[in-house]
Amino acid sequence: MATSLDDVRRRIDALDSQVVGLLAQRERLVRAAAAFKSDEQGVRAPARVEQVISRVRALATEQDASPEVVERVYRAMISAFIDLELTEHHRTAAPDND
Ligand SMILES: C=C(O[C@@H]1C=C(C(=O)O)C=C[C@H]1O)C(=O)O
Repeated sequence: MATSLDDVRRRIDALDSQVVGLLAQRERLVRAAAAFKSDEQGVRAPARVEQVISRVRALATEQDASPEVVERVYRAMISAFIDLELTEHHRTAAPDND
């Protein structure tokens, strides 16, 4: 049980250290995914995005989190990762590809 705002914020800071560590691992995998894709539509993979969203919404419900908040966080995160992956894809793709 949190006893003060400072206490709550210390706990949030501790969790953020873990969250950023997990984001770093996720980023490496997203960069790796770019190598298997041949075009921009493949990078965006909208069907896969919807699959991820529906899975994390279900996980949120199981873990007593708000599915709406989790969905919004994931959509924002995936959008940023798609931008990163597009940059990675353009960097590594053949010049006539795309
Ligand atoms: C990592 C991928 O590429 C993109 C990023 C995704 C993600 O961050 O989960 C999901 C689909 C794609 O928009 C993938 O296709 O799996």
